[in-house]
Amino acid sequence: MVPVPPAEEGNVSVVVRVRPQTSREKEGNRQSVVQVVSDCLLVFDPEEPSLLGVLAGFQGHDSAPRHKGKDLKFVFDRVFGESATQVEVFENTTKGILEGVLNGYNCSVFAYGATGAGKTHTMLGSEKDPGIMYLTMAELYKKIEAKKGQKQWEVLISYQEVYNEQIHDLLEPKGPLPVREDPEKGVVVPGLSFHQPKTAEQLLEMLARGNQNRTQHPTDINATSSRSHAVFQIYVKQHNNVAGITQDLRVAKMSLIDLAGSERASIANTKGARLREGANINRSLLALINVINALADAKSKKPHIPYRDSKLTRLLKDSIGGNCRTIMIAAVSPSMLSYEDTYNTLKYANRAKEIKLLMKSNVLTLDCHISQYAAICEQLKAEVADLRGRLQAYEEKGLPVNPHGPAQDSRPKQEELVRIKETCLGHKGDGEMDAESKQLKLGGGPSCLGENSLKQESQEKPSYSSIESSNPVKQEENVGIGQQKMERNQLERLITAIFSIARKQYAVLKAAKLLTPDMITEFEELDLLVPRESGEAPKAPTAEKKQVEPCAIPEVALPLEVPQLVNQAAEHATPAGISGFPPALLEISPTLSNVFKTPRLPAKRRKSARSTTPAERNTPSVPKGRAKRRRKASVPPQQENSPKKWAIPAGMDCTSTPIADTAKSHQTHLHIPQPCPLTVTKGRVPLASSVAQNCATPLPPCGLNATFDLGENPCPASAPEFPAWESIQQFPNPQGVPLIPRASMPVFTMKGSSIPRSSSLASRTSVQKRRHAAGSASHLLGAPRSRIARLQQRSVQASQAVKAPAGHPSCRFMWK
Ligand SMILES: Nc1ncnc2c1ncn2[C@@H]1O[C@H](COP(=O)(O)OP(=O)(O)OP(=O)(O)O)[C@@H](O)[C@H]1O
Repeated sequence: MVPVPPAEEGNVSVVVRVRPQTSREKEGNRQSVVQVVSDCLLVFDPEEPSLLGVLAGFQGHDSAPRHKGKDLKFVFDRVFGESATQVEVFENTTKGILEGVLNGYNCSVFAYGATGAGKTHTMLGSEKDPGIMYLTMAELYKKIEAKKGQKQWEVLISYQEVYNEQIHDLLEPKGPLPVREDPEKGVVVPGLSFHQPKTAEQLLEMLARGNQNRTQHPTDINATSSRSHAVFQIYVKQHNNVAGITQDLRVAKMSLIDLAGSERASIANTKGARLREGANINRSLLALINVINALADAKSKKPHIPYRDSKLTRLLKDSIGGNCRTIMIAAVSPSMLSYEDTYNTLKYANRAKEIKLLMKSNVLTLDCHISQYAAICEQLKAEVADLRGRLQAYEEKGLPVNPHGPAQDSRPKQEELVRIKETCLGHKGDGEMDAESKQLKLGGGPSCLGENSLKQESQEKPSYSSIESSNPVKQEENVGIGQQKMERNQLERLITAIFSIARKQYAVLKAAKLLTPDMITEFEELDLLVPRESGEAPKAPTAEKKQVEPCAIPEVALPLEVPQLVNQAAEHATPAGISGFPPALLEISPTLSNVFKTPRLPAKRRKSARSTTPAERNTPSVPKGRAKRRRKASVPPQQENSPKKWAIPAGMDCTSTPIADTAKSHQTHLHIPQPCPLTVTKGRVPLASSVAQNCATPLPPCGLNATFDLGENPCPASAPEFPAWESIQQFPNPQGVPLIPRASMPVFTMKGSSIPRSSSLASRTSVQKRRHAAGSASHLLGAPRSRIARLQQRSVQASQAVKAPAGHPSCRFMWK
């Protein structure tokens, strides 16, 4: 189990980028209003001697006229001068937080500044000089590729804009989209499409396509002025390579935001539609500034932050401060013509430094639902029967069942040993056993019975023979005895390993109270046949034999949650949501998002659901209307003016998307128990506090003692809110078989919740109190299986970059 990293405190990082002056700005040979003093210090409107002042100084006059500037010194986390390159900016900002994203921390980077100050250049760049969005994704893929062996990764992206206080999907343009706050999921944009670029190259195409759809119009200040705020979001999900009873899942959201620039109508000379756009831009930016001020001022635990004042701030509610590592890039022009804008930007940037962060890694521990234990139980029963049969066969052949008993002549063939070993290893599935099986398989450890060791032994035999080559007869005898010994040792170790596994599995079943008397008897019989690992003699049958819980089976370390699961056999807790994640990301199985969903049944329906019998509740049924409501979010065909592919900058190593397929190799060797479609939460991750701290809406009622039903997702109505993984193109595995079952699966639903799912403040307050009282214990989960098919990997070839089509000097187009 991965240890949950402690919460990290910090502040919003603020960097300033000063762009070079344009030829128009250089015309008047005016003094620059920004002087970059060092990597962290800049002076706004520096006081400098004028030419006259310098001359006067030569003549010995003290009162030489000087430029009376504000001479304000600002210290930031980093200051980039006019000569700073895109890569330099990226490496000193976003690159540093990427590791955090891979560890489950939410991150956001947003560019703020006046119109024409260089925000889009920094965030998006051009095909020849790509900005942070591209460089970030290329680096992300590179990092994931490097870690692919350790985990399974999935990456989703979305790209949207806020234009004239309306949200539009830039990758699948359609009508304006609403923004909602969901108690469990945080900020959601129903209808927004999510995509899974397989390579950095594909991502570039998507970025270009999205930007093609972005609203831009020339103004007097900027010929390519962005008239909308663009929000590019990346979701990274990771989980263990090997499925088990307990799974650690980390999900992180990274938002890269290119804000529209504030502008003054008189200077930008805007009229009509442009004037209206400018007013909306200014309005939302003002709301953002108010949010920044309120966050920076926040001294109480629950300050009022005016997120609701604009669509932009509602959308970015979980992307600024709180549980989100945030970097603000303030873009400024050094020109005297932008004096006021630059001054204001620096002031707000300085203010943003005060915003506090308390970041927590979004680690979910997923536990199999109790009902899953029935399946496991069946598997184990079959396995025990199989093992018994094999032991019996050995007994019949005259082999010693007791590895510590007297040696017998007959010896099993080596192939048989390998076969048994594979059977034995192949039936291991949970996390604990996995390490053991790996050890065995890799040939490490004292009880190694792996192929390696067998092969090694067989390879070593000739050299053993060569030692005794002087006496051929003795040599044969020695070889025979040596082989016997070796095989006997192997057999002993094998049996010990088998019983170790059997005991563990028995203990799991015992803890889950799923043992039947037959199974107990079988286990006891096995246990009697083989001594402890310590080498004690086999136990004689005792009167206790028929007891339901034989004490002969040693207790093994069980997942913490097993006893809880057992205690809550007929109950389970409503999982809390993770603010800010698209359910798509959380939906590691069809049920996971359902688990996150709060049942929103109307009172009548809830009542009827409660009134059903347990048997009925256990029968999954397809929720009506679900199929209708689910969105198809396929990628539209490329437009005629297909966006050009950007050249990948020299030195950038673009790797293929590390969409996980690594588990395949494991699965070919290890039998992994059926992934658990049903999950319950484990109170490990204090998501509630992170959400609360993130100023998100209150969490649903979710106490340790909450009672649950096993039933079908009762909330089909909320399905369309979450363009889940399944809305993305499904990629078959190499066998052409979809890896993820798409069938409806039963999930836990809240039973008899006394607290309605309304947005009532009172309800929320009581919910929060209750959650608080329960300690930051119990939270959610889902099934450890993604609905996203594993993707094939593809390397990005920088050389494959396609030239831009004629007539498209840049990737920025007018939105239609
Ligand atoms: N660091 C830089 N180096 C070179 N050119 C730059 C730099 N920053 C900006 N520019 C150029 O300045 C012009 C305006 O930049 P950009 O479009 O990025 O401004 P903006 O802040 O996004 O403006 P708006 O808010 O109106 O969209 C562009 O032509 C861009 O190429």
